[in-house]
Amino acid sequence: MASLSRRIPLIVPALIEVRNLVKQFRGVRAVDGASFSIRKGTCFGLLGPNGAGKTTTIEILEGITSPTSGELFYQGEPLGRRFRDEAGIMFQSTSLQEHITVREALKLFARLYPRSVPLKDLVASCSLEDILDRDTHKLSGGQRQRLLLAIALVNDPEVLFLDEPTTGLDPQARRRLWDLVRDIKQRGKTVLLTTHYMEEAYVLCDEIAIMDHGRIIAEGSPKALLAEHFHDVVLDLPAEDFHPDREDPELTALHCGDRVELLSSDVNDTIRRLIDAGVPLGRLQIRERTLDDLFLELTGKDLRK
Ligand SMILES: Nc1ncnc2c1ncn2[C@@H]1O[C@H](COP(=O)(O)OP(=O)(O)OP(=O)(O)O)[C@@H](O)[C@H]1O
Repeated sequence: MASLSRRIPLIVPALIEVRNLVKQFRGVRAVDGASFSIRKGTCFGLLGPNGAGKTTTIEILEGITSPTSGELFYQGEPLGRRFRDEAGIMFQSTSLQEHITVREALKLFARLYPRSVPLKDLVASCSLEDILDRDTHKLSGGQRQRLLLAIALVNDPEVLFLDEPTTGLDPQARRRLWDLVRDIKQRGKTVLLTTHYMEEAYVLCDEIAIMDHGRIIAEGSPKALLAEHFHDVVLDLPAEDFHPDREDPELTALHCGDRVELLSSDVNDTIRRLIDAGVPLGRLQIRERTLDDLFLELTGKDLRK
């Protein structure tokens, strides 16, 4: 009996469920029947090219925009007041009052809620110790984002919205914010993330949904989506090294700037063919397919550009 119960998959009910969401602006159907669900304690990434409908979808969830039609549920009930009380939002840009310190800003936002996280916990969870008495207008990009994250966490939300939280940050500040988001997730919080960085989605998200033209065109864990869509790897060479001295239809290369990429579902065979064609392999790199590749394949758009 015990072994039977171990085999039954653990079904975690959706914390947030969106069904057939539509938003029609004058002349533009920004969201066109989007459906997805977010499980409690997970990080869910909503990805898509510019104009796909991500912001509109999120603004509907946040209660900033009303939907034209569709259903939204939070903990199995129509999404309403309770959800708004239990959600925290890290906006891309929040205007902070001039000439106040980080400490004062946090106290100011804490006063807006009936219950708030003790200041020292907030400071520790967002690594703000060293900048507590600094003017909020004299922060670096990473420090500012950590403050905005702390502000989003001030009411101890169950669900946290992160709208492109690391846009414009240097790699070190970006990684630091990723660590904070991981800690938040470990505390059982649910995170809804939008990002243009596929690596960020891969690192942080348990599930992603790719949106295009207002619809969800793929949904699943990053690893499962990659396994479902790709059965090959990429062989990458400097273009100046790739001059095969014989015709081989199996060695069709895609030119990407000063490099060429060959897709291969049998690396040993491809390498053998490259050697036979006299191609030097000293600078060969082999990589697995990434979410960038998936994004390009599904939407026809390259986020790196
Ligand atoms: N208030 C509005 N009135 C009319 N059209 C709008 C409005 N808001 C958004 N749109 C349009 O709806 C579509 C979806 O926009 P949305 O901002 O949701 O996309 P997005 O995926 O968030 O894009 P981005 O990554 O560029 O922020 C776009 O064509 C946009 O121009």
